[in-house]
Formats: sequence, structure tokens, C-alpha cells
Amino acid sequence: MTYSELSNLIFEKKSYLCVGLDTDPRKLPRHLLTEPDPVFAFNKAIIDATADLAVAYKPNIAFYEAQGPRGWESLQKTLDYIPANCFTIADAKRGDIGNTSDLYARTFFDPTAAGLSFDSVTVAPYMGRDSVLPFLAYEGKWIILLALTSNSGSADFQRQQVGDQELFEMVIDTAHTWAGPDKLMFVVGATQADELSRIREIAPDNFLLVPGVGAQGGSLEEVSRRGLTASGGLLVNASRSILYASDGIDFADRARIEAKALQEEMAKHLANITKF
Ligand SMILES: O=C(O)c1cc(=O)[nH]c(=O)n1[C@@H]1O[C@H](COP(=O)(O)O)[C@@H](O)[C@H]1O
Repeated sequence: MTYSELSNLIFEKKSYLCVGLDTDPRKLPRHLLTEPDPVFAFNKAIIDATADLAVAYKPNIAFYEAQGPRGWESLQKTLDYIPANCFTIADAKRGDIGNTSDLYARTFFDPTAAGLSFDSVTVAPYMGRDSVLPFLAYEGKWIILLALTSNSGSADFQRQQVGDQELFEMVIDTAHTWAGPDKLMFVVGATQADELSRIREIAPDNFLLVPGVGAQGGSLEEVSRRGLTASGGLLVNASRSILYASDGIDFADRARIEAKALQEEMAKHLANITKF
């Protein structure tokens, strides 16, 4: 999906909602446990209930890898089931020396090499340029680089002063030399909304993946006020608050209610934006 296709999708669907598929087998509604693939049955129901409200889906790979080969199969089926008009994010937070990153990139981008076919993958910047470049070699694919994460530990390194910048600002500035906004997004936690205006000064055109509304308590209103751009420019993720709104037979209906509340608020914020 290209930059303008993603932007158009946001304005067409009046949404910048990313539904996080952090599907924990221990939290599945009991009635699904007799299904041949309970994780996929759950994801399928969540996707059916939210596909018109969401512009993106983000399976967190840890939840699938922790299930062994079965989890990988559930992930593949889930990815195949996500409609074509939704952006897909492999939330894997990868990055290693070049030849290893090359294999990580194949894992998420190259179905001809037995990998998956995600639109994007989350990447950790810690190992630097040569750890990131292999992901950028894929035409039409995106990387989403961790910049200022939502957790309290983000203060340990990302907020440290390096010269006249904080480390996360240096990550953003340096990453601009690796790729343009047509291939590069940044992760900024919703719990860091205070920093979004500053981040928009150094990353005015990049899409930002913003997790942390819902269960982590970030404010959609503040994120939208500081982060929205004329291209939309945001993908705001919620996982647990949507997936586990109910653990009963009504789980998909309740997930839809949660997703709809976020989408309706997003529609209001988008109405104030003049599209590029
Ligand atoms: O890269 C991410 O998606 C991510 C970055 C970050 O800073 N904080 C963060 O919570 N995430 C992910 O976003 C999701 C948040 O889930 P909920 O807190 O349940 O909405 C999880 O999959 C996290 O791994």
C-alpha cells in the first residue's frame, strides 16, 4: 500500500484505527475452545466485526510465536483473512546484523521464500543503519521504527540527552537519511502525547503508529490534536480494550462497540483536517 493509498483510506473510512491482534489463547471466550483453530476463529470474528471501522491490523507476533508451529499457522490464516483495504503490520520489533535482518525481512515480506506478506514490520533502531536497511530493500513495504515508546522504561534510553537532543529525536533525524516518509513510519506511544508536537516538527510527513490508547490510558483526543496531518498521518492502535471487551458469547459485538467509539471520535477529528 502506498502513502497516498493509506492516506485516502483514512479519509474514506473516516478512521485511523489500528486493531491490535494481541490474541492470547488464555483469554479466549470458552465457547471458541472447541474450534479447530481457536486463535484464528477469534481473529476472524474480530476482523468481521471491525473491518469497516479499522484501516489497519497489527498482529503482535509474540502472541503467535509463543504457541509454536500452531501459532504461526494461525498468524498466516489471519493475515490471509485481513481484507485488502486494510494495512497490515507485523509487530515483531526486529533488528540485527545485516544478514540476520535480511532473514527477518524475508520472514515478514517475502512469501516466495516461505515468509509472510505483511505491508510493514516494526523495527528496533538500536543496532543502527545496517540492521535496518535490509527491511527497506523491499519495494512497496514499510518499516515502523521505534522512536518514543509507550512504556515507562522508554525513559531509560530514549529520553536520555545526546548532545542537544534526546535519543529518540536523534533516532528520527538519523532515520530520515535511510528512507523517506513513503517507506518509514515511527512508533510514538499515546502515553507520550505531550511530545507529539515536538515530534511533528522533526517528522512532519511521516505516519506515526501510536499504541497506548485503551488499556494503557493514552488520550485519543490529545494524540489527534497534536499528531494529525493533512495526510491523516496517524495509525492509532488499541488491542486489549477491543479484543477483550467481553469474554462471553458477545465478544465480537462488544469489540465492535469499542472500535466504533474510537472510530466515531476519529471521524470528528478528521472533519477538522483539510486533506492534502
Ligand atoms: O510497537 C508497538 O506496537 C508498541 C509500541 C509501544 O511503544 N507500546 C506498545 O504498547 N506497543 C504495542 O501495542 C500494543 C498495545 O496493546 P494494548 O495496550 O492492549 O492496546 C501491544 O501489542 C504492544 O506491544
